[in-house]
Amino acid sequence: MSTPTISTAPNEVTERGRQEPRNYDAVLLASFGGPEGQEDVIPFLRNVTRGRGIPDERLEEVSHHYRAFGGISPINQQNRELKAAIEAELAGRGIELPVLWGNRNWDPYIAPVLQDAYDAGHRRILMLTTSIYSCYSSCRQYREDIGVALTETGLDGKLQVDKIRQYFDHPGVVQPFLEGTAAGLEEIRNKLTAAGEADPDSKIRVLFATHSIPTRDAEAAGRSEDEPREFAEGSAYAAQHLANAKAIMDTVAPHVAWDLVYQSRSGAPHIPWLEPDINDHLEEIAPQGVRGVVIVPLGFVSDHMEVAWDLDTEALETCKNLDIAATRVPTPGTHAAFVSGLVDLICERTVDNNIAERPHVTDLGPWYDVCRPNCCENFRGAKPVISEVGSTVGTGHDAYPAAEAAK
Ligand SMILES: CC1=C(CCC(=O)O)c2cc3nc(cc4[nH]c(cc5[nH]c(cc1n2)c(C)c5CCC(=O)O)c(CCC(=O)O)c4C)C(CCC(=O)O)=C3C
Ligand SMILES: [Fe+2]
Repeated sequence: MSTPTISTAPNEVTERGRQEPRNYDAVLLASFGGPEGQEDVIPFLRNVTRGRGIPDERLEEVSHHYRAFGGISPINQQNRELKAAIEAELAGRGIELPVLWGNRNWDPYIAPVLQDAYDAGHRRILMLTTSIYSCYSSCRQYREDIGVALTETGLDGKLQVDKIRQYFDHPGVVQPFLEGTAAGLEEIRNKLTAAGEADPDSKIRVLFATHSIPTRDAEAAGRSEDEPREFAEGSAYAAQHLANAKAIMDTVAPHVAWDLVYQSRSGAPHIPWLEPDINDHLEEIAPQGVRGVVIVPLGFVSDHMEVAWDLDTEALETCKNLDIAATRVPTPGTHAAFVSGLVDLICERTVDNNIAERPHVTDLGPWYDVCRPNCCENFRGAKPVISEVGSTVGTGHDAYPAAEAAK
């Protein structure tokens, strides 16, 4: 079977939200962070949920997921490997740009990483996050964490930090998922055929899984009064996933049924979050004659605890109980196309080695380099934020008078 390739959308909107290429002296790979031992689990969960109103029972429940894996989330090791792969790709292209790594919720924390970068002489940093869709948790929260870190360290005005666009529909992201979906379909097709199904594809459902978020956050995702846009399901977050899923299915198997499902809901039960939950959905489709599922972890670029627990442990168990053949597609991880795509995204923003094209698989993209005012609103109150129209935080030397900047 030859590997299908994702095609990119027409480029007429490539100027949307574009920031002029600049000179940067380091890249910051910014991620979520995770515990690396039993003693880290509770302090980590406290960091994640500080001021977010997550009930204690939910923390208790989630701690068991981590405990079952020795208190170790795969996320940090995945990021060490991703950092090394990006460094190798940059070196291979002859680009001299150090890659720093900082987390929102665990060591190495973003604030000391920025302080060390400044002390080492860096002045212009380009942030690449491991979170690729638009919503408060995936975009604005990262921009606020940098804004708060710069303010608290007294580095604001001295250190410039810009952010690479949300890149959910970059071909470097979509291609690995597409290959995984094609391979997963083949695996389940063969299983059903071996079990005597005459028309296996009609009994298969592809489930694209992503992190649930509060409905209110979903509705605020990617919105701005500056440029009102209508999104499928009333949310850029849902629309981006649906568009990616459609692009993948149109390429690999247009005749196979698929759905977007959600996982890892937290928060209080009376607060609405995006649905359906993957497990509820499996219960619903089993009686409809679905005999096989391909689970695509579309919301995650690497194997987090959400993938290891919520999909590989819980959802696969649900499939087993319902007698549905199931497979979980790999996350992009350090797939060559993904790593190369990330370096292309860096080059979109840099003067040297600039790549003028901003490839995007769906017609929602390319997403904004600089977010529009109040996009992905924080309902708990405004914080200093970088990479937003109208904000001066993180603009570093560019905010200085010309004489200052020349130093
Ligand atoms: C959209 C989204 C992504 C995808 C984008 C991205 O990749 O960033 C994501 C990723 C992740 N979420 C993670 C872990 C957790 N998320 C939590 C809580 C929450 N996530 C939310 C959203 C998201 N989260 C939300 C709206 C909450 C409610 C609290 C709040 O409004 O902030 C909690 C608290 C307990 C619980 O409720 O589960 C934990 C422990 C880990 C690390 C996993 C590991 O250790 O391997 C990763 C990568
Ligand atoms: Fe989360």
